[in-house]
Amino acid sequence: MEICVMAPSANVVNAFNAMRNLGISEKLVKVVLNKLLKVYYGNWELIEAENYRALVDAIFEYEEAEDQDLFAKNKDNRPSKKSQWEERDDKDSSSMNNASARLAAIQGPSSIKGLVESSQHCFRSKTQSHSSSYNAKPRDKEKRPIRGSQKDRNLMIKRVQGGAHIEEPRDEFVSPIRKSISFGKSNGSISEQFGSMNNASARLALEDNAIREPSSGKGLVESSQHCFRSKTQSRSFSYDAKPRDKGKRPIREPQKDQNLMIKRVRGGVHIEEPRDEFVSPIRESITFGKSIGSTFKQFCEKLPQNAIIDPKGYSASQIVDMDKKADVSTSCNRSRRSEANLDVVSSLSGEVKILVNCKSAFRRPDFLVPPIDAVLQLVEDRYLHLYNVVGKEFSLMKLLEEVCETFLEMGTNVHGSTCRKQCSEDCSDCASRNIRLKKEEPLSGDSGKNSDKKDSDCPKRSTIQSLATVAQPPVAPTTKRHFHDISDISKGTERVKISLVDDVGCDALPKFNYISQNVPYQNAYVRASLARIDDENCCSDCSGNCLELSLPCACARDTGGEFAYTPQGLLKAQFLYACLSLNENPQKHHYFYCEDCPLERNKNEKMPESCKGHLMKKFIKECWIKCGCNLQCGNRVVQRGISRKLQVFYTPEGKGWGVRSLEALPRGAFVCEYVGEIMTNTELYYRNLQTAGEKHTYPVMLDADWGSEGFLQDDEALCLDATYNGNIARFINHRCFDANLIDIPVEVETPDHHYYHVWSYLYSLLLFPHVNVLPLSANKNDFSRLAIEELRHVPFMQLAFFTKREVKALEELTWDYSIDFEDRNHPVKAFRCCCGSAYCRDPKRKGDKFGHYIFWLFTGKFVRHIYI
Ligand SMILES: C[S@@+](CC[C@H](N)C(=O)[O-])C[C@H]1O[C@@H](n2cnc3c(N)ncnc32)[C@H](O)[C@@H]1O
Repeated sequence: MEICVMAPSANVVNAFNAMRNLGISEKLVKVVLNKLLKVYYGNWELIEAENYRALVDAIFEYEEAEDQDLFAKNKDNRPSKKSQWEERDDKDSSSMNNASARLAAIQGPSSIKGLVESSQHCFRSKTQSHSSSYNAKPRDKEKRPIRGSQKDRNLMIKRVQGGAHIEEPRDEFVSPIRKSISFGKSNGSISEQFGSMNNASARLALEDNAIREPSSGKGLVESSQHCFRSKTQSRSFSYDAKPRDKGKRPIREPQKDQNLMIKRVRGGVHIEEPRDEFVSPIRESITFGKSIGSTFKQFCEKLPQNAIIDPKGYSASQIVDMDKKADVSTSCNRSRRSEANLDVVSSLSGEVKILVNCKSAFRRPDFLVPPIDAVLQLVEDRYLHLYNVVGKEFSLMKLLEEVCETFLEMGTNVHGSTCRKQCSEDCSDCASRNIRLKKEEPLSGDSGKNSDKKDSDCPKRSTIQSLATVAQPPVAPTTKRHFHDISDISKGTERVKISLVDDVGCDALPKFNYISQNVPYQNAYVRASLARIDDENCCSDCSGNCLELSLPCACARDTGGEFAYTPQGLLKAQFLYACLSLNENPQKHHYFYCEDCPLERNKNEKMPESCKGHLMKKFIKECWIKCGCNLQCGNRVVQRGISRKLQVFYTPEGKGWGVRSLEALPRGAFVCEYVGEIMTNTELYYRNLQTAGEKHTYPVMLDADWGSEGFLQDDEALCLDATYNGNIARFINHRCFDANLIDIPVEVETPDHHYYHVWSYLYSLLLFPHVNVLPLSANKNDFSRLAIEELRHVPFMQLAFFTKREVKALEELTWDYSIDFEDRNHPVKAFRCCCGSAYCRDPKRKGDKFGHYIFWLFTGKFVRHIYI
């Protein structure tokens, strides 16, 4: 037997390619193409005409029939009645149904030279687009597409809710704002401009009069997103679904050379007409009545929201990816549309409205429309009392008004239409605007680079969240504001993204590199050996999840025979309370008393007082690398890393950057550990000499193993410095007493982590030698005398932060550094506290910018002592 495999013809290959670019599956194309070839008697010209319009149309028809189960029924059950397909078989290919007509309009250009172009490529584009919207309503089959296709026209077809939006580029890119004249979805009324017309004919009228216009060919409609270069401002009209006399013309006909934008928007059509001297950052939208399905609508609905179809050879999804790389403005618009879902609408009179599209709850049977005043009040209360992010002067309405004012500010061309091009960032009048605009401008020549950054830099990305969560006092238009917005400071090293936003406008971003795990700086001798992990403290016989054991394994021994965590990964209430009680009422707890207390000796070297005692801290022991359980074991929480949505933000109270949670956190939730560079004391000493003039943060000593024996040399003793390399913890600010985080040491053994404790006094000496007894030139061995003890066989201790109580979304995460603000003898001056706590210990209670991100990690018996 001979098997003959025939290569597909070029026509077939091309047809498949063209359909693939539209995201249509090969399987579907195959079925439909076969049928179509039969219908057209193999006439490829008919099939290929106008970018495979007939094929696309046929596919949609086929899908529609399939969707409705008609295709099968017609075929199987009612053979006498012709299916749509069979009907089509009888017709001449030129007799297209409505969908075809619309497709013809859409796909008009027979030239494949760039049919579609993103309207969102605002700032690079030299073209301006006309746009038109199509609904799903069937049209007269005889009618040809209203808008004749012109060669080389670049049309953009965008998937918008409920339909499609088509835009046709124009030369000399100038983008307008649209002003809106909206009118309701009422079924009786008719547009004041257009008189009575039915839904379909209204659209036809629009198409006839608006889309086809102007005859100058300069272009009818302009992309609403071509905003910032605009010299024009627009008016817009919307049309309702009232039937009208087909013969009637609209009362007010668009004039030639007017740039109208007609968009299919949810529930209807939106028409916009540009006006001069306003530059719109955001388009407005007006909706009117819904219409029912058509093949084109279905086609559009199958595309992702705001997808761009490009017959040049990219599928919708590819375009999305390419846009991410290529154009920040595209990304901005996309992310704004998809994430924030916010529209700002301006009217002819200058009135601005904000439309926030939320997931509709209207159809839910349990949903009752609440009074808007009550909603505003509740949100305000939340911000004021629960989230604690704003002052008493906060008003939600003011905040929303500010959004509108900013919209006008950004949109109003204060220096004339060329302002944007001419003004630099130095222009004080435009500084704030230009900073923002600049971020939206695509970087020429490096379309592939920094795509993430560009995307995240767009201030619009943070729209709702940033604008709504931190209400800052209104900033005058002339005030220079910086808006940092980084989507992930962890650079992907954490399990979750950690964003950074600055709604206040600070000087600069912190000089800082994110690391998610402690890393030796240079000389730190980090001992890593499995042999050092004591078998007795491991559960090598366990498997799976230790928390499910009926009898807790060896790893629970250090925590009193019970695991510290619940199956949900939270700290057990009992354990948490024990830690809190230890912090809050240390007297009740166990102290360790040194024979020769380094702290006392530090205060008075010649005649040190007796040790005042060092509190023994509780700690968590997690399962280790030698344990038999898996990584999902419930006794491994800290080592799995950050899992909560955290954000670095600029605090309005003067504390600098801080950390907040974007989600509500339950009590006992792990937030993050403290991560930094592992350095020897010597390294730290020289680093601090070099950076003596830089801004420093108050050093806080955490824990010390006061009872250990042995001494470490400076080039052996290790510490953790998160000043330049660290994780999110270095942004956590101090709050006196009622902070919402507690730091708990967690014993986690990994082969590459072994640390020693260090005494913070050393650091104080290094940083502020003038206030110390030891001169800077002191031999490092002098330091080693200061009871820096090596902890042999003591596993690495990570410092982890857990919530003390439930934390609301957007609440700042704080931690009590345990500073004694009144300790005048301390060599390091504490910052003036701005914690805002009713129990603030700082008598001065003001801000300061001092210090260094040094937190001392100690291992051993966890005596807590905070040393200033
Ligand atoms: C670990 S850092 C926290 C991050 C810091 N806010 C920043 O912008 O990088 C500690 C420093 O933050 C500032 N800080 C923290 N809590 C503060 C508070 N309650 N009041 C004033 N400043 C505070 C102090 O400058 C302190 O030295």
